[in-house]
Amino acid sequence: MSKIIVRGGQRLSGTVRVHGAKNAVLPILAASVLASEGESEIADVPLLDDVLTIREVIASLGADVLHGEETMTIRAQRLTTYEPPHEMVRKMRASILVMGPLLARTGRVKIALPGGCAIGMRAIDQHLKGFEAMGVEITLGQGFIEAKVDGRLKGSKVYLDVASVGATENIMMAASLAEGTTIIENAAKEPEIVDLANYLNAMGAHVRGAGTDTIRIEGVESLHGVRHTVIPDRVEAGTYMIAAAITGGDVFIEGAIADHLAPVISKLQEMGVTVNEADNGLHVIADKPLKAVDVKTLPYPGFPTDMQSQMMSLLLVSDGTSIVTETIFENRFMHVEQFAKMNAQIRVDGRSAIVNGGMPLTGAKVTATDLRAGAALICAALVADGESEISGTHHIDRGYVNIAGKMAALGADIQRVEAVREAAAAAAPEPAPVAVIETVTFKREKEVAVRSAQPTWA
Ligand SMILES: CC(=O)N[C@H]1[C@@H](OP(=O)(O)OP(=O)(O)OC[C@H]2O[C@@H](n3ccc(=O)[nH]c3=O)[C@H](O)[C@@H]2O)O[C@H](CO)[C@@H](O)[C@@H]1O
Ligand SMILES: C=C(OP(=O)(O)O)C(=O)O
Repeated sequence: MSKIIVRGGQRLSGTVRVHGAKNAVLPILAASVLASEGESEIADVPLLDDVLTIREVIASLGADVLHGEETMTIRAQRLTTYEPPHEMVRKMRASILVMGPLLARTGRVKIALPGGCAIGMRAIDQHLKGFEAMGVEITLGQGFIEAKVDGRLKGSKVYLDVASVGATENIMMAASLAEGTTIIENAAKEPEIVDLANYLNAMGAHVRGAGTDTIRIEGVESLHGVRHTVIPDRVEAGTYMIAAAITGGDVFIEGAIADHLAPVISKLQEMGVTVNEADNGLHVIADKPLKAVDVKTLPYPGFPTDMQSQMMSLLLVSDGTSIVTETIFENRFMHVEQFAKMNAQIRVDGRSAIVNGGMPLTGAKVTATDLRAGAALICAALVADGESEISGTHHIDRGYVNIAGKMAALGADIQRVEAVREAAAAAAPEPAPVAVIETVTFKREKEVAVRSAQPTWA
């Protein structure tokens, strides 16, 4: 159990480097299983809990995985099972992304219904609809799905009822090894879809149109491993942009790609924040009072739902009233209750939250209810009066590498504390005393080089 302690009032300045994108690396690592020849070396792999989970999932399928400092090397010539361990899959929503690659490689998959943040229903009907169109027979069990296809997957036309990121990725991966052509209509257009398509094409696939709403995939007989560098994380970059803006700071976000962040940049500019584009990043300067703006989340290129809570933290310190409308997930306002503990005035009305900005925030004990809510609470705590204590850090660890260390390097007064029960005391009947060890480094930062049980390559 750990907590992040923040004492508000420090202005952030300096440079922060953005890591590889969580939402790009997860499908790319799942796709590495498609290669029946050679090895893939994936670079700029962020050391996140979700990455460790997908690593275990692909290793459990029989792939050899070598995890370096910021790279992962995968050989997937021989897959030994079509059933990843259910408890691993349940840890993370994105585990469902091995379904398409497994169907394409082995013609079968048995997989638990995936877990993840409680931000909404998060159905997978569009993934399944796509697979069924490709000739897959699907059986729903108690908490799991079993799917199989006779022979190869068949290319097909698939219209997605919602432009789902995961369904687009899963179908794209399966279709890469299908017989014939697959056309995905109303496809998701996120930069992570384009990154996955680039990786697949480098592996020998024929994917055209990624980044538009129609993607055409001509299936090939086999794919091979390649080296690929993951795109920078636009949500991590956006989070540091908000942290800079909320503290009246001056921060260079190294690696941030302006095109990927267009709606976030334009909202910040509307609010009075200066955002300058440079060759290798974005310079954020906040030296004026902030104005309230309305924000509505939409599929890319609209305002990202993954930045909604962080943006709400900024609106809390802006002059005037803002309306934040969440259209992607039906339960993504859990942070509102936590912000309220910090004296925020927000009223939720259905899918909208009305934010009464400009009220002074006070430090409080709050809980990260999901990944981005955790980041948003840190942002709010940076300007709150006094000390805030943020628990539920396991959510934050899914998506941010060393957030406390990175913010501290920019001048924030922030520490991560690990609470450990001493062994002898833990055995006692009374509640055990808690020893608190101060640290600002991410607890798994030094973890490197993990190989699956029996590597089949030298
Ligand atoms: C690992 C990853 O990349 N996660 C991202 C991905 O999640 P994920 O791929 O899960 O998100 P989707 O785009 O699939 O979901 C968007 C909406 O569509 C609905 N839906 C989805 C699939 C389906 O078969 N049926 C259905 O109804 C979902 O319930 C949700 O309301 O995109 C989300 C939307 O940008 C982001 O917030 C997540 O950070
Ligand atoms: C919701 C998110 O991720 P996931 O889809 O992995 O739960 C996120 O990254 O904010």
